[in-house]
Amino acid sequence: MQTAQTPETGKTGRLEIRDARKAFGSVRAVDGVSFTAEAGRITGLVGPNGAGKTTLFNAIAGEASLDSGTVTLDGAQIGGLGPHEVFSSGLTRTFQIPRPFARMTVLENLLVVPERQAGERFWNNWIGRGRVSRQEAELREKAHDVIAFCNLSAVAMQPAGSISGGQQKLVELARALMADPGIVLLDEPGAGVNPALLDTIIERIVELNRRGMTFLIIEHNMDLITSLCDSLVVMAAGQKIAEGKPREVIARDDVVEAYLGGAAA
Ligand SMILES: Nc1ncnc2c1ncn2[C@@H]1O[C@H](COP(=O)(O)OP(=O)(O)OP(=O)(O)O)[C@@H](O)[C@H]1O
Repeated sequence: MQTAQTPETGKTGRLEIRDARKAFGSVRAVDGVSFTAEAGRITGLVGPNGAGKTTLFNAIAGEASLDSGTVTLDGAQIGGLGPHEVFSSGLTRTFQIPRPFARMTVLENLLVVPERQAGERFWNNWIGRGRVSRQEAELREKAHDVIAFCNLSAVAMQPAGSISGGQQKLVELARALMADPGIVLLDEPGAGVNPALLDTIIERIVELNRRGMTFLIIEHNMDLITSLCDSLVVMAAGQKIAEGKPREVIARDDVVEAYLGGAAA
C-alpha cells in the first residue's frame, strides 16, 4: 500500500481515529474516541489504568478489531486490516513489555524484520541510498546503521534475552526503524528503564522526530510526556476526556480527578 503525504507538511504518518468503539461484554473499553496524531508530530496518549489505551493501540495496529469506527493512515483506511497489512502500510508498534527473540542476537532480531513492499522509506531516505534491495549485505549494513543509531553496537552480537530491559526497549525501537515506518506507536517506552537509558531513548525519539518521523506514545511518566509531546490525548473509562498542549491538559481539574479516581479504583 502506497502512503500519501500530508499536503501541508509533506510528511507522512498522519493517523486519524474517528468514533472508535470496542466493548468486552459489558465493559466499554473504547467508547467513541476520536483524535488525530498529526504527521511529523509526537502525540501522547495517557490515562489511568483501564482507560482503554492498550485496547485502542491493539486495534490501530491490527491485532484486534474495533466494533465500529474508522482508522486512517495518511488518508487510507487501515481499520480492519490485519497486523501485517497495517505494518506494510507504514505503521509499526512497540510493546510495553519487550518481545525480542531471546536467543537470537540483537543484530539477528533486526535482520528478521520483514521489509515493507511499498510506501515511504524513512530510514533509507535518511541514509540517502534510495531503495535498499533485499540483498543480505545491504540489509546487514542497514541493521548496523540502525543499531549504532540506537546506541546498541556494544551488544549487537549478544542474545537479546541477555541484555537489560532498557536495552530491550531500544531493540524494540530499532526493530521498528528497520521497517522505515511513517509512524511508530510506542507503548510505555519509559517503563522500567533506568534514567541513563531513558535519556538515550528520549534523545533518539527526538532525533527521529526532528527528521520527520511521527510518534504516538502511551506513557505514564508525565515528565517524559511533557518534555516529548507536541500534543496530548487523555482517556478515562474508555472516553477521551481532554486533548491539547501537554502542560495545559495535565493541569486541568477533570484530568487530575480522573487520575485520582483511576488510582483509587
Ligand atoms: N481481552 C479483554 N477481555 C476483557 N476485558 C478486557 C480485555 N482487554 C481489556 N479489557 C478491559 O478493557 C478496559 C480497558 O483496558 P486497557 O488495557 O485497554 O486499558 P489501559 O488504559 O491500557 O490500561 P493500563 O494503563 O493499565 O495498561 C479495562 O476495563 C480492561 O479490564
